[in-house]
Amino acid sequence: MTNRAYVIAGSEATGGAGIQADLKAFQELGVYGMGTITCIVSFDPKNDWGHRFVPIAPDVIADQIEAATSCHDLDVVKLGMLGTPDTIDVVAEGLRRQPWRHVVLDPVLICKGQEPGAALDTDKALTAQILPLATVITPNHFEARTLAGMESIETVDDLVEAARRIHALGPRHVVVKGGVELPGPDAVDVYFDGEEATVLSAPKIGDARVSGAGCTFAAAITAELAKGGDVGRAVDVAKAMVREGIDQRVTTHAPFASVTTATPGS
Ligand SMILES: Nc1ncnc2c1ncn2[C@@H]1O[C@H](COP(=O)(O)OP(=O)(O)O)[C@@H](O)[C@H]1O
Ligand SMILES: Cc1ncc(COP(=O)(O)O)c(C=O)c1O
Repeated sequence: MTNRAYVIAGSEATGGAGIQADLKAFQELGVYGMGTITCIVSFDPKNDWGHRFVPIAPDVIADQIEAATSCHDLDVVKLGMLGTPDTIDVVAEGLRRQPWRHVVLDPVLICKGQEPGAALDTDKALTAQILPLATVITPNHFEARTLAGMESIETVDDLVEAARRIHALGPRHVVVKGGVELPGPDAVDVYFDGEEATVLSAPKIGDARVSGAGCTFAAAITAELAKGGDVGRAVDVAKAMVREGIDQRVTTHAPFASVTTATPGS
């Protein structure tokens, strides 16, 4: 156990999502964070917060991975937005060079607010190259449908079925996040450890999609694993932390605020 965690993910300048949110979540949970940037996402406030996506050159990503893994004794890594098949190749190659106790994958395909048609063309490369390396995967509703090849996910039973199908692709632990996408008063997720499915439920705070919720959720799981926790407990901590963060964000109405409990300016 090192109390250190590494994240390979995209940058999102407002601080709500991406690697900025990940590092804040690590810090908040007492874990020293290191990060490698795969791509830059910028939101355009003058154009309905449209998204611009710029990938970092694969050789630059490879250099960053080499630097971080040579400099520190690391055994837990979180993967966020990778962004392109070339990036996935280079990250998979970098990860295969050393053993990892945990590889936590948030299989980001699009940002909230983007149309599904804008999905980065990465699901097949993620499935082939990264899912077999992942010990924990945290797909949201759209990602779960895509990876599991299901037309719809409407019930808790569907969440369980998606988790089972994704588990068969390689990851040892699967958390399918229903979030605000399933009807009803609760934000329901399902955690499947290969044998048992556990339903995680907490009252929804509003029904808007909150930017950065999924990043923070997977980052919190990663931090708890870095500290030596088991996956089930790490998922419980993450669920509670994200809910608290959303609660603060919603009540302060901060646009794109991080869902970590460190609110902007504090
Ligand atoms: N409005 C909400 N109220 C309470 N919990 C929420 C809400 N929205 C999302 N969550 C929870 O936050 C976590 C991240 O989920 P989600 O937002 O669906 O991920 P993503 O950002 O990957 O789309 C999950 O545990 C989900 O159930
Ligand atoms: C760089 C980056 N990573 C990940 C995400 C996904 O964030 P979320 O936690 O809202 O799913 C976004 C969304 O804006 C992003 O810009």
